[in-house]
Amino acid sequence: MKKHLTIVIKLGTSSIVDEKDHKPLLSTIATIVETAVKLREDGHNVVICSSGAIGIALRQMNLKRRPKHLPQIQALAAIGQSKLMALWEEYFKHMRQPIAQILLTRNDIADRTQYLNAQNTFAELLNMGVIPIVNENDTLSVQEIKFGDNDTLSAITAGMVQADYLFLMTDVDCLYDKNPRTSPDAKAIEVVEDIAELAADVSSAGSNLGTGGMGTKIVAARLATAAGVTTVITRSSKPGNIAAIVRYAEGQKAAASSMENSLDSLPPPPAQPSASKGEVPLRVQMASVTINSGGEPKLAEPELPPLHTRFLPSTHPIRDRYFWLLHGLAPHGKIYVDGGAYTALSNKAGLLPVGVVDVEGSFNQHECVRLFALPSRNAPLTDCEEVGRALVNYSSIEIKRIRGVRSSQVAGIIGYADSEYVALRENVALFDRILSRPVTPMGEKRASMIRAISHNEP
Ligand SMILES: N[C@@H](CCC(=O)OP(=O)(O)O)C(=O)O
Repeated sequence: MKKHLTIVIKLGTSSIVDEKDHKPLLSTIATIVETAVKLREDGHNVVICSSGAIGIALRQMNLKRRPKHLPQIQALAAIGQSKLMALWEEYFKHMRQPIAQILLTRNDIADRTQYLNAQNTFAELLNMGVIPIVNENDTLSVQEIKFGDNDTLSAITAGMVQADYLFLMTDVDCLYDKNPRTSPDAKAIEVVEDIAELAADVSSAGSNLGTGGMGTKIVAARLATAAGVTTVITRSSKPGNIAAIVRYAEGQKAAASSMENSLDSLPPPPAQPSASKGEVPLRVQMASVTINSGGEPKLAEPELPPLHTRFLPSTHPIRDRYFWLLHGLAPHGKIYVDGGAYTALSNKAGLLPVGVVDVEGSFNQHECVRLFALPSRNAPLTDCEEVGRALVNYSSIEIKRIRGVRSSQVAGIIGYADSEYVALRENVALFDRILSRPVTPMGEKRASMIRAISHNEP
């Protein structure tokens, strides 16, 4: 196994406290601690993204359910966060494993320098052998600066620390192609190669305590895999599975690359009518490879891993500044660009006013804006797809006035010209072309291909 993997483990509220009486789930927490320490001993970096502050405070304050009123939620987060950390500290201290608390809001990473500071702090903690425990700084975060749920926060954290794995621990083993309770032929989805094809049925999502559910997990998986992070959904009550899944997945990677190398050195196989390289059946990809005495590679029966769904990382990961532009910043309005501008952006040019077709919403200079591309010259704006994000040099009011004109005309129209570009090339990031669809809020669900099964489901 590759040394020094970085593994982010995300635990939702329902993994930290009991849904009904809000008592801490000590055995789960203890097993996570043992697992994290074992991973550290094996030379890996571990980051834990832990929800539960509000859940723990509910018990402390004798409240039956999570309030709806924001100041109350924020007060509960302030009460519960120190208790949550005390709980982690209590267990980790028996293992002599140092931990650190990192509380984030979107505002903390909206400025590039602050984002880099946060990244450096993570790197330093991991260098020191510390396990950072991350949560959203709920006490300070209002709607506009919220990550929204800890699944998203964990995916952004995984991107920030350039993790190898993100484990989204939940109350189900994995995703299924149908509801196994009503469809006995439902099959577990072991590997998701192209997450752009997935859309979650959110009706099964979420516990009574947390904000996330299966929908936010798929959004998070999309975000993390785009950043090159293998993302795993598995059951939180069996944290011991994490190490086994990592071992298995690393074994699969090694087998796949050894098979590729071996096949490269073999004469080409006879043509097969239906299987091209990209269409290798799933099971074949998952099998491990052995070399027999004749020196030829052959497939061996794979050792079965614990049940889980593994989302494979993008082969063109979006990292560093582009990752920050796409996922660190909260976007404001929308800019619609024509086909020519989109092609130019794809070739890493900046966005000129002449390529802007329309502007929606209100934003200021230097804010992050969603970019939409027109599929054809006269296509309605409603047909446009979000293609990326940009930090803009002009406000929405100004861009409305200079859209479609040459850069040389800008000063004449708005009285000044800070830049010939609406957005500089280094301030434009496009979503992975392979996963061309952006991370969409799960409210806007498309065809429901995957039904996630939750214990909360009737
Ligand atoms: N930050 C909040 C948790 C946010 C939340 O509900 O997350 P999750 O339980 O993962 O859906 C807390 O610590 O209570």
